[in-house]
Amino acid sequence: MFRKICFSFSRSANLHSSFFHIHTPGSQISHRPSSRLFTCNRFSTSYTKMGDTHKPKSTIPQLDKATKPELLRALETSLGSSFSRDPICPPPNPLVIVISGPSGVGKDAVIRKLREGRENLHFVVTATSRPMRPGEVDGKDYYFVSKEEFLSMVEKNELLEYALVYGDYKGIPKKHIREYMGKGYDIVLRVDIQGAQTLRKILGNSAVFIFLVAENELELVERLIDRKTETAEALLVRIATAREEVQHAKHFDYVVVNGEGKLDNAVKLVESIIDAEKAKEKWGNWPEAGALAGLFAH
Ligand SMILES: Nc1ncnc2c1ncn2[C@@H]1O[C@H](COP(=O)(O)OP(=O)(O)OP(=O)(O)O)[C@@H](O)[C@H]1O
Repeated sequence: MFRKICFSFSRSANLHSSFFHIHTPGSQISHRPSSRLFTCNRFSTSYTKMGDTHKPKSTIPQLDKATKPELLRALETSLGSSFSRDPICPPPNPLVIVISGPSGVGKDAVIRKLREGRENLHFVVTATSRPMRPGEVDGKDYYFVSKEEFLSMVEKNELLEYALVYGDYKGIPKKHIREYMGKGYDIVLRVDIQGAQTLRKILGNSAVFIFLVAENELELVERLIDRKTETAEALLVRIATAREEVQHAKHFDYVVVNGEGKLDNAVKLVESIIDAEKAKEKWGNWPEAGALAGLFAH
């Protein structure tokens, strides 16, 4: 009965509930959509009552003359209802975080550190047709596939987005995203600038877009040289491209500087962004969340 009333108030709450498959057996009114409305109703009811009557229904003892339980009981009696332990705010919505930036800026390095230090994050493993670099693990850093295998994934509509980056394909498999969001995990996507542009078109403001930059150009170039993964020609292309790519920073929600030797600072900043975004009121955005579900479905 209670859930019915709540959902008739908000179509978006319905979307959310079906998207994340939240089952709320009768007694568990502490689940998200209903508890939020429940809390609001409770507060407004209490205020109305207080405003209407202006006088308590029972005498409240002086604070120094009664124990805490006695005071609580007296206050409850006076207000006409007991104090609830239901959460006032529902747990935050799962967040989609897109991390992008020029080649060599440290996207993988930041994500590796985030992975070590933060729970409830699901890192979507990108599929790529590029060769494995030393130290990389198939299925953990990337899914390393042949060009033919990659194109077959495209054909089967298994990728959320894909692009040809420096002669190799890179794409985001949809597999697992919806499943992990349903479990309440935040989702981290790692994409190049082209990929971020495509994702912005697909996800709009439903995701948080973070642009990583080095402190200066020389730093970025040195990092690429030190990584020793590119030929001289490939290095030139990446650096020339990076010069253009930094112009796109303004289209992102946040810019994080990954300064030389300051990887931990950059990771902390990314974590703060995630925390702040999760604390934002998302109640009005549920239709977008519902729309997201379709995008991650096969
Ligand atoms: N803050 C930092 N200080 C010094 N070196 C760093 C820092 N962040 C990353 N690096 C190093 O810079 C190199 C490039 O980093 P990484 O491979 O993570 O970049 P990327 O953005 O993922 O590049 P690509 O898009 O080409 O895959 C790596 O050798 C990494 O260890």
